Amino acid sequence: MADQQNPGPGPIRLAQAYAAGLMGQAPAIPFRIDALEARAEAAMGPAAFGYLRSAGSETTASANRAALDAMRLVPRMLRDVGERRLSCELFGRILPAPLLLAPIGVQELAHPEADLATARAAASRGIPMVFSNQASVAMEPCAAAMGDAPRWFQLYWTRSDALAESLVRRAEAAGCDAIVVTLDTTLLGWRPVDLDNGFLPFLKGQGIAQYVSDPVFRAMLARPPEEDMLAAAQLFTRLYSDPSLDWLRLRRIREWTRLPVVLKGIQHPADAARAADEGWDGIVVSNHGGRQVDGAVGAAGQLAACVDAVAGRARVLFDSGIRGGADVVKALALGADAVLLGRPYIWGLAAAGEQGVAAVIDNVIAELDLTLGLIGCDDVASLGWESLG
Ligand SMILES: Cc1cc2nc3c(=O)[nH]c(=O)nc-3n(C[C@H](O)[C@H](O)[C@H](O)COP(=O)(O)O)c2cc1C
Ligand SMILES: O=C(O)C(=O)c1ccccc1
Repeated sequence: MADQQNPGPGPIRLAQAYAAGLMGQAPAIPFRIDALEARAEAAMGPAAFGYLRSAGSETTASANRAALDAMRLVPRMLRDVGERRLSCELFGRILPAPLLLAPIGVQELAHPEADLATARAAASRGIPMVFSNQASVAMEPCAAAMGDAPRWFQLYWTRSDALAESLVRRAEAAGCDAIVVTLDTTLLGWRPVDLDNGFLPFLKGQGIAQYVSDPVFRAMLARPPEEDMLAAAQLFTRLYSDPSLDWLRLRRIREWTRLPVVLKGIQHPADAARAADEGWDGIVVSNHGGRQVDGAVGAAGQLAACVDAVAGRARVLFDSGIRGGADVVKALALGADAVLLGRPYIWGLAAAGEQGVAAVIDNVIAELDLTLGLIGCDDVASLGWESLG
C-alpha cells in the first residue's frame, strides 16, 4: 500500500522485475497475460482448461474485452503523484487495494492445493478471497489458513432453503465479511466445449466440498459422501440451483445473517436500481466472464448506467474481463468501488500454485499503481470521468 513513507508497490516491483530480467532470471510467471494463459493451458490439459475458458461461442467474453478496450484513459501531467493511495474501504474493512479474488469453483482443476493455495496467497496480500459455493476445499480450512485476513462467501441458492441457510451461517462462523449471492447462474449456461469433452467435474465429486462438509446436506443422504460420492454428486445436481428464486424469496437471507449481502451478476440498470431500492448492500456488475448468456452485452459497457442507478445507495463492484491494473483503473473511473479479478489468478494458480496467485495479485496492483500515477491521479477514490476519453 502506498503511504507517506512508502513509494508504493509499483515502482519497487518494476525495479525488481527489471533487475531480475537483467540478471537473466525468468519471471516466476509470465508478465504478458496471454503468455500466462498459455502457461495455464499447458499445465492443465485441454478438458480442464476448456472448462476454465468456457464461454459459449466466446461472443460475450470478447465483448467484455472490447468494452474495456473501447474505453481510453486520458493522462494528466504535473499533478504531484509522488504519493499514491490505493487503499479502499468496503463494509468496514480497509483493503490495501480495490481488488478481490472472484469466486471461482473447482480450483482443483488448476492445482492440487486448489482453494488453499489461493487462500494463502490472498491472505499474504490482504486481498479478500471470495470463497466459491463450488469450491474444491471447504470454507473452514481455507479460513483457518488465512488468519485475520479478509474473506467473503459466495452463495448459489439451492432448491433447499435450509441448505442455503446452513451455508450462510457457516460463512458467518468462518469469519466472512460479506455474502455474495450469485444471481446469474440459477441455470448453468450452454457450454459446448464442455459438452463435447464430456466434462462433468461434479459427477466425479469435484467442486462440491462445501456441500459434502455441510450437516444439512449430509442429513439428506442415505450414506455419508465418503462412502458414496456418486450419490452425493447426484444429490448436488438435483439441488443446484434454483431458477425460481425471486426478489421476495431473496429477502429470507436477512433472517439468516446480519452480514452485508452483495448481489452478483447484475447487468441491467433497472436491476441495479431495484437492488438499491430494496436495501441490498452491494452489487457486482458482471456477466460471469461471458459464461452464462452467450450474446450478452459487454459488462464494462453496463457499469456506468448501473452506478448511476444505484446513486450511492449501495457499493458497486465489477468483474468480467479484468486482465490487468489499467483495466482496474478504467472500472474505477466508470464508478466502481472495487473490482473482482477472475480467470487471471487461476492462470497464476495453474502455473505456479500459491506463488503464482500472489504474483498475479502483485502484478495487477503494480500496474494499477503505475497507471494511476501516470494519468495524474493520486488516490483511487478520486478516479472519475475526467480520466476517460
Ligand atoms: C472456472 C470458473 C468458475 C467460476 N465459478 C464461479 C462460482 O462458483 N461462483 C460465482 O459466483 N462465479 C463463478 N465464476 C465467475 C467469476 O466469479 C467471475 O464473475 C468471472 O470469472 C469474471 O470474468 P473473467 O474471468 O473473464 O474476468 C467462475 C468463473 C470461472 C472462469
Ligand atoms: O462454472 C461456472 O462458471 C460456475 O459458476 C459454476 C456453476 C456451478 C457449479 C460450478 C461452477
